[in-house]
Amino acid sequence: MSRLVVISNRVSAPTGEGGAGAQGGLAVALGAALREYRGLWFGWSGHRTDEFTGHIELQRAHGVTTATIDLEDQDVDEYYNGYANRTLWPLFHYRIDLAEYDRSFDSGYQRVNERFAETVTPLIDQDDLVWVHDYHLIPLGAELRARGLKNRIGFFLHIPWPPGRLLVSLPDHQKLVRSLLAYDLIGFQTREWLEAFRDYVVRELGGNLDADGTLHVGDRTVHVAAYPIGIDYDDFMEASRSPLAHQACNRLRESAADRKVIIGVDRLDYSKGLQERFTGYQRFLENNPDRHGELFMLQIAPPTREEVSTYEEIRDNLDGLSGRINGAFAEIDWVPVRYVNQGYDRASLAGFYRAAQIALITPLRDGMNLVAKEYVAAQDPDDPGVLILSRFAGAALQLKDALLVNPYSADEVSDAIKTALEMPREERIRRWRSMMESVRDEDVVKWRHDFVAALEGARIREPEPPPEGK
Ligand SMILES: O=P(O)(O)OC[C@H]1O[C@H](O[C@H]2O[C@H](CO)[C@@H](O)[C@H](O)[C@H]2O)[C@H](O)[C@@H](O)[C@@H]1O
Ligand SMILES: O=c1ccn([C@@H]2O[C@H](COP(=O)(O)OP(=O)(O)O)[C@@H](O)[C@H]2O)c(=O)[nH]1
Repeated sequence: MSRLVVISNRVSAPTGEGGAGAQGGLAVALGAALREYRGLWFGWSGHRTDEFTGHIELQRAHGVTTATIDLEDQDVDEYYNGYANRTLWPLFHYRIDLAEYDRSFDSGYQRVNERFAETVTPLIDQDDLVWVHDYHLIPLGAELRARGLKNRIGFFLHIPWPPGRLLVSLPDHQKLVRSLLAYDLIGFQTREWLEAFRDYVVRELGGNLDADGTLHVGDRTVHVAAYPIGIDYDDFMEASRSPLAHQACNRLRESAADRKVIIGVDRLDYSKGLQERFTGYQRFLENNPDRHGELFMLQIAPPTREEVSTYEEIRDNLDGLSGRINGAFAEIDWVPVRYVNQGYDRASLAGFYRAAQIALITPLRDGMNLVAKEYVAAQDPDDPGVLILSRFAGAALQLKDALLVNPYSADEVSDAIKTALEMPREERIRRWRSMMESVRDEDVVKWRHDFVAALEGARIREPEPPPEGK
């Protein structure tokens, strides 16, 4: 079996039981993916340095070797806060109103991708499979090829791929997409985004599509497919049986004092639809005065990407909105919203999910949303809770027995909360069983196996002929 070299912007040393809090789904999933392969995980340390040196910090923990580099201030500002999170993230989440275009972001993004390529190339052996992740590193494959790498290299996009009519608003969109053609395999979370990518390549780059889904553009052949990511099922189930999970579950139940709990767990990101969710809950409280005091909403929302101004704004807006809802509806012995800006480890989250009768997960657009799958996995089979899920999350394509809602519609969210509260136990069990089957069977192990098997099957590149005249 070839060694797996995983490259992503965010690297998080696997922590063993429970997992560290608030690191996002990519880090959680890749930690799990690498444990089996005992591979190498390369990326940014998350730290800044005065001057980029290319020094690699190596660490071994729980069977995974991580290799990280520090980046300069300018790199972080232009590449991570800039092109990745001010330009690509909003654009790929269909928010062209929030996307910022700045030439310095563009050059910083390219520079950091070159730095990644330069630093990681000496760590890669001839037989390694190389797997690059996410929108931070789209040009990395081309940079690795430029340094002579002939290995099979795959790319997986964790976020949506936007429709062509939105993508063309990106200056130099063709250059960015062409750089993806250096990979042998490109994976997306869902068929919708796979199709949007293929359409773009056919229309804008004159590509041809084979019946088996292979794309040909000029002399390049690229395999493209959808591989929906899942949770680390076995690990999560173990965490959910741990003393930490039991303590967390009891703590929430005791403090709820027989009230029903509606839970949401999301990074504090505008793509997660938190403002719209709060408004939907507010609509429910307005429409159902008889239910006040019977339930409350617990929103766990650890801050993220705090140096990007849109993220500061959403924090201010939510502080205001949660305060207004509580101001309008609270009574001396009841507060309708518990809004918590801190992250928790996965075992504690598992306990909170179990204590909650409803999960309200309503992103406006989301690559997958692993929290939705974790909520399902944490339920009591004899008395499961109800998942209310946005139809615009990748997870909605698998979790069809959730109550699927349009997150922009406060009325739909409000109605779904009412339906969930009134749902008979038999129906909750039937829906939960069907969702649990998908969560268990389409887990992170299957995701990794399917992607790696397809990458292994991709053609090895022939050595390039020597330049003419030599
Ligand atoms: O690394 P950050 O900037 O702190 O952000 C955290 C991660 O957010 C995004 O996660 C995505 O990947 C999940 C797993 O595939 C998926 O379920 C979710 O829908 C996506 O939003 C981002 O794509 C990652 O690169 C970040 O690490
Ligand atoms: O306080 C928190 C909040 C979230 N998470 C984890 O972060 C991941 C979030 O992944 P998801 O795909 O839902 O969204 P992302 O943040 O990657 O966009 C899930 O595994 C959560 O359990 C966590 O460990 N602690």
